[in-house]
Amino acid sequence: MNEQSEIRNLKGIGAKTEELFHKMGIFTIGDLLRYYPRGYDVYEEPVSVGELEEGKISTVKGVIYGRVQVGGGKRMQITTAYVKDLTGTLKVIWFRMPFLRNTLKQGMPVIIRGRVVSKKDQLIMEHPELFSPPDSYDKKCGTLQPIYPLTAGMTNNAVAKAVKGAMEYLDLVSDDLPKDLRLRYHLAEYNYAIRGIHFPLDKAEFYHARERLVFEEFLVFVLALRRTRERNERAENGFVIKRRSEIDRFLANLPYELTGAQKRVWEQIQEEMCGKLVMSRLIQGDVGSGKTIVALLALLLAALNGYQGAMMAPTEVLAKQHYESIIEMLEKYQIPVKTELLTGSMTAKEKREAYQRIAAGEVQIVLGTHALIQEKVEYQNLALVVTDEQHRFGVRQREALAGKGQIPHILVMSATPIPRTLAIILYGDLDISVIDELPANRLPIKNCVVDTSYRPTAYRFMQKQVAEGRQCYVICPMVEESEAMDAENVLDYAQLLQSEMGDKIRIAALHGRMKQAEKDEIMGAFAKNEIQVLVSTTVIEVGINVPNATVIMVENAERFGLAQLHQLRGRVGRGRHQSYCIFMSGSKTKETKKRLEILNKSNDGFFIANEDLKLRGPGDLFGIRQSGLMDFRIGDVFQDSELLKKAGEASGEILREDPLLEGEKYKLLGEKLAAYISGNNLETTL
Ligand SMILES: Nc1ncnc2c1ncn2[C@@H]1O[C@H](COP(=O)(O)OP(=O)(O)OP(=O)(O)O)[C@@H](O)[C@H]1O
Repeated sequence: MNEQSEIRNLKGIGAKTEELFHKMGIFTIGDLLRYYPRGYDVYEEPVSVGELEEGKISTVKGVIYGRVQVGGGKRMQITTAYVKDLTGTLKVIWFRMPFLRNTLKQGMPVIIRGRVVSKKDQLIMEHPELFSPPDSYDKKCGTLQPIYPLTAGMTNNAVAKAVKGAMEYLDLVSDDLPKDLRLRYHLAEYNYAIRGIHFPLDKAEFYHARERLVFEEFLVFVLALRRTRERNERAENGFVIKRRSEIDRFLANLPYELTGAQKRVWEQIQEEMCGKLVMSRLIQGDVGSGKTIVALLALLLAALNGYQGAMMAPTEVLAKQHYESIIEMLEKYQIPVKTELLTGSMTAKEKREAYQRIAAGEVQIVLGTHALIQEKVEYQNLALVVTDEQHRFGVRQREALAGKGQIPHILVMSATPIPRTLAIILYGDLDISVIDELPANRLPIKNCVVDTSYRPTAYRFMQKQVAEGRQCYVICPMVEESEAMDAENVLDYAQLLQSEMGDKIRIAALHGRMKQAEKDEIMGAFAKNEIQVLVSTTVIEVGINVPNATVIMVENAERFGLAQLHQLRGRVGRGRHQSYCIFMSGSKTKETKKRLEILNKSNDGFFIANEDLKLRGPGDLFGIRQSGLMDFRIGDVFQDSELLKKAGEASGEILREDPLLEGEKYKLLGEKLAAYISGNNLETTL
């Protein structure tokens, strides 16, 4: 058995469990070992009753005070007790455990651990774990129990057990990182790291384990990036592109003037597209800073010079949005450029016809999703590709895109607020332009952080905005009800909201599991203000632009990372109307308050990312991952920025020593890199 062996070979994994694991993307023992917990249950040192906070899971040491009572109905018997220490008395309840009445005696010392809730202004601990005698807690104190992401039907215990089973084969796995590298960067050995990430004995072990795994993840990423860049030595610009007066006329006719930052970046792009070498450029700018218009100008420039340009969006909804806005502009300003939309959900016939028009050069600007770069698409003379940071291109892809023609210019757009030092590592293959200025007509978004009791007020507020002709978003964290997380359900929510707001306001639900056509229809209707309130999961997070929307209300805001909340907020405040963001928090802990307060205070993405980091400190990794940026499995570009820098440094050393990673020392790492490049389809993700 080895890492490639299928999980069915493990003890206790039958056909049904196997199927569930497959659903979770786990096929082999290696997959299981790298299925890292999403968090840990920490058995903390007990605190005193006076220190308890609502919403938190805490441990308290005290004595049973008074009589223990059993009440409630037959089906749900509730046992109530009081635990007292020097600082106060805490009410404790257990469900369906009437026998506790006989165990818990007045004056008995206990330790209890559970969630503290507030009912009628009184703190209550619900259904805690009981440790009696108290020293039975000692064994658990300080340990961390893994919490895995699950799918319906799978339990945390089942995953933990399977991982334990898989770990028996760990010692057979050799370490990809050579010893001297590990020593130089103080990294744990692979076996230790895997054990420590799943079942750490204490926090120190967890940190050490995690550090090693994050470092390796970043290292492989940076190596892959460098490999791409080497193969991508700046090619000659094979296109003859000249500045065009139509564009100046177009700009003069726009209802707004470009900001200074937009002008500067547009100038850089023009210079490069007209210059000697092929462009590989990143436009980095905060949400709503106006990156799209700059990209459109570049596409126009290519088109007006007789070439084709393509713009690839991460979702169909977004591709369609770009398509429609560009068509509108071209028609309005009578620019003789033809466009095409190409997405995965088109019928075979529609696609075939689109391919023909593209190959014949009948269209100059093509907008779409990944379908744009499928093999079957042949461009007549593609000179520019605009894409987002999730879909950066490798050389092979550029070559494929170019067909027999020239290597196209590449423009990548990113709203991720990372500092320059990190951007240079993460986007090592690109030159960077920054749009660091928001359009002048913008009124800063007004924010508020409120608890759920504010909901009716928020609804009234949204009704008022709708009455004034505006539109609103409501964001819920997930689609399906899950036992583990008491999340608001988008569909139920929309229904409830409809009954709250009355029939005159049109409300629709949008979530990731809908069919594409359905999503398009809803987004289309929302863009036309045929729908006034959109209840959605985070599918709307990226790039949706409906400037008439002025309110976004985020339910369970505490469950999102700050960067994600900032992106969500960026859906409003995109036009001239005053906009509002309501962060509704289901938790009253001090930490949540502090975190959300950062967003409340500032609308600046860079500032938020920095403050968040300061608040949590790079060591605090039990919280929400701040960003799913670039799909790292465990690393977090923000929190682990130091490790990212180290990985950048190490990659340089390694490549100087053995550029092709062929020698014995780096052979395993080389294999891992090759697997990463092909498996992750790096050519499309870089
Ligand atoms: N200079 C400007 N002045 C006024 N409005 C502008 C300006 N530039 C762009 N806009 C408008 O601002 C809105 C947001 O612009 P755009 O969609 O380009 O932002 P973005 O940077 O791509 O944002 P995101 O990262 O959220 O996708 C659009 O409605 C656009 O028409």
